Amino acid sequence: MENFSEWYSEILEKAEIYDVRYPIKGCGVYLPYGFKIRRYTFDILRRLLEEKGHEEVLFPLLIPEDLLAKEGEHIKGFENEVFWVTHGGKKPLEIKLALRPTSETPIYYMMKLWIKVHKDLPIKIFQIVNTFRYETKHTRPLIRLREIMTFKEAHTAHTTMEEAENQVKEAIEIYREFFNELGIPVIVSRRPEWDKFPGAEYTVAFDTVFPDGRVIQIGTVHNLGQNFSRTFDLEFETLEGGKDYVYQTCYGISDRAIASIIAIHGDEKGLILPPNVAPIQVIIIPLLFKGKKEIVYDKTRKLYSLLKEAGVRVKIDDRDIRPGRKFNDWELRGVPVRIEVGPKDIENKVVTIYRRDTGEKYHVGEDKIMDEILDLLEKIKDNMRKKAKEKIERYITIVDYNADIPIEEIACRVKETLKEKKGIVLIPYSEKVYREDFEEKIEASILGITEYRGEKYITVGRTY
Ligand SMILES: Nc1ncnc2c1ncn2[C@@H]1O[C@H](COS(=O)(=O)NC(=O)[C@@H](N)CS)[C@@H](O)[C@H]1O
Repeated sequence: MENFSEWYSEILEKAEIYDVRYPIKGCGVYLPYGFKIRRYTFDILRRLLEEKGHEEVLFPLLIPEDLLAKEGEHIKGFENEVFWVTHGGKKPLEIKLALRPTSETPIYYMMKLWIKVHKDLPIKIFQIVNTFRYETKHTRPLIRLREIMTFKEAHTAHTTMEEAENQVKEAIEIYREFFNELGIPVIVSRRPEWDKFPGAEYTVAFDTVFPDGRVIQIGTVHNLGQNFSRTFDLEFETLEGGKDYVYQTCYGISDRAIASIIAIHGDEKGLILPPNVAPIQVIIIPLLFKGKKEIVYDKTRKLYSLLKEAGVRVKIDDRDIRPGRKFNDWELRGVPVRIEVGPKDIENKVVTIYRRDTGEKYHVGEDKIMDEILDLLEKIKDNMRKKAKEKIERYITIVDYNADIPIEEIACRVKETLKEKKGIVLIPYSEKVYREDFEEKIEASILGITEYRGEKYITVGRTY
């Protein structure tokens, strides 16, 4: 994993997930296999959001300049990242139009038309769209894009701050469940004041650590308070007949969820996909020997129909190439389970199973194959989550200190630890450490404040 970024780029290409050769920097193409992984992944997120009463909507891509600039903090945070449309055909536009970097402003403009009285609330909507940010730090496929092609943004509006606070908690639970489904371990920190979302009261962020020890933010939940509703005049008539501005939240996840599945679960052979997002869950490889082809094909087709009927995403690889080539191909693509069907096994009434996550290969009685496969898909998901959690634990280091040593000394110790251990360093919370200028001392970012094993810590790390 010392050359993680090479490994990562190679996988995207060899497993035919994503093609970076698009002629615009920070833009790429989801290939069919990658597109299916993306679809299964975000269908899980859709389900979790809808189970908690969120409705999916779809907003236009273009935002008029004056609308984007309406909320001061927000435009200040995004003005260097916005792509602009200035012409319609050959004609210059009177008002230039922004490609949405995120959709607070168009959505809250429309909420003004939708919100009148108490019963119009709460609003809980989300969309999964492409957004655009003119990233100046160097771009990376699925990690730092200029066209963020899978940007799930949720926006909610409530009658009270307390309800908005509860919504933040619900969003955090949904995100925990989502990353749990993907087997991706996360550290949840409240971001420092100086690094919160432009226009938010506060930001809670989900970080994970890639095999190279770099920290990556893979989800964020923002409590917007009334900052946008005052600017957008989102007033409603309260139950008591008075007036108040709504209390809002928003929360986002992007293609980085796909990057995390690849980075965190992969190994030197290639992808390892959690079964619930694997386009192919079981690949069946017929082992063909002279004179025995028919009985092998017959058994293969029977197994295929059995699994298909049980709702398993199964495929037969009957290409005319050596089995070893086939094994490598599907291991590279991270197919969770392989079944080998050969004449000897058929005679002995067994089937050979290979599981991609542990590399184990074993026989199971052909009458038990269905239960075994369904049980195995669950076991693989749990095992992958456990293995990923163990991996990230190795990237979490606590640096303790007694309160009277000078800040320089603490910074130096944290810097050394980060250089040596990489990942995330936890420092017991103290006011004198929790300052923006501590970041340049340790040459890393303060990710925020987190609770770890019941204690309050400052989290720091080198981020993507
Ligand atoms: N250039 C980028 N490429 C890929 N993902 C990105 C990029 N910029 C941000 N993200 C991801 O998108 C998530 C949401 O972005 S954000 O700015 O933090 N929050 C918002 O835009 C809010 N409107 C909530 S949707 C981030 O947590 C990060 O995981």
